[in-house]
Amino acid sequence: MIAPDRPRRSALYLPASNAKALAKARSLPADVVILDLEDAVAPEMKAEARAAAVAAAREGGFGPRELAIRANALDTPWGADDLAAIATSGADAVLVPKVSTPADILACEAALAAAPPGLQLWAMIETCTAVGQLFDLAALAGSTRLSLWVMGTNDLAKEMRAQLTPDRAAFLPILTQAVCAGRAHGLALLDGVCNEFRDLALFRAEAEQGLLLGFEGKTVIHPAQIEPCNAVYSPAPAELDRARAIIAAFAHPDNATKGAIQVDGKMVERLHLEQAQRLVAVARQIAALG
Ligand SMILES: CC(C)(COP(=O)(O)OP(=O)(O)OC[C@H]1O[C@@H](n2cnc3c(N)ncnc32)[C@H](O)[C@@H]1OP(=O)(O)O)[C@@H](O)C(=O)NCCC(=O)NCCSC(=O)C[C@H](O)C(=O)O
Ligand SMILES: [Mg+2]
Repeated sequence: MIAPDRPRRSALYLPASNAKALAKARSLPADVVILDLEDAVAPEMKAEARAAAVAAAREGGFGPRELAIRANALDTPWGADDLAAIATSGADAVLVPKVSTPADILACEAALAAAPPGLQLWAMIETCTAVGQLFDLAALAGSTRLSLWVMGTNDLAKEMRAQLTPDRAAFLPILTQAVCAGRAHGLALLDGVCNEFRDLALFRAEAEQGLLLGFEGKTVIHPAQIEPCNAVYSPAPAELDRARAIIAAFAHPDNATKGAIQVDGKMVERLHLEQAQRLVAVARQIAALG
């Protein structure tokens, strides 16, 4: 069985220019913290935000949380300086926005040439051009630092001139395509944000939709969204019971040579055994977070 990635149920964005939010993020229960230098930071605050993000990464104190810094795109006045600063910051990942073509990924890869090998490259999928090249973009996972995609549904809505409705109807084909392309090349996948941060019922429904579509977590913008996000993206007790029953059934000597058996009246095959093993491993990793 391939070990699952580390848990990334919730990934909290915050403007790196917001010192209060930055201090708070160190103790919030998000699996990932993303210090934003892009859309949440005004142009006149870009340099200050970059310095604050790098200082925070160097200082640490994020515990088990994975730390990413979202740069400005390379074709902006700030992108090159952002990547140069993040490369040596000690952050776990750099998240690049508005990636459209494989050449964009390769340009980021080149800009990070001097970074430690452990620095991951994460990319936002949020342009119409990127949607047309999902499999070509994902294929770079094997030969570059690219390891994760984040869906940018706000920018997609803007470019498409589509509406972000509660059912996200306009985006479902794109989200599904992105999951297929990402999975085909071993990428981790995080769903987009829900802007209505006071409406936790809507948030929960959107998170559940993302889980059903195949994402392993969701990006969030407010502390109130973290707990429901973690709850939705954690294996439920009933799911775990069934997974353990499937593992036990295939471990029984009577089933050693069988490909398909029944567990509690439902057919299961060895592909379901792999799914069950993965689910149990995910639950173990979540428990280890404490
Ligand atoms: C949306 C917000 C501007 C709302 O902030 P605020 O009005 O301060 O909310 P509250 O008063 O309810 O805040 C309560 C306390 O929580 C802290 N807080 C709020 N948000 C965060 C956060 N994200 N991280 C850490 N802490 C946070 C407040 O400071 C309050 O603290 P205290 O006073 O001690 O109680 C704000 O939530 C916000 O800025 N959110 C993040 C915005 C952001 O980063 N946006 C960029 C990423 S989203 C994106 O770009 C999507 C993508 O690219 C796309 O295209 O879709
Ligand atoms: Mg965006």
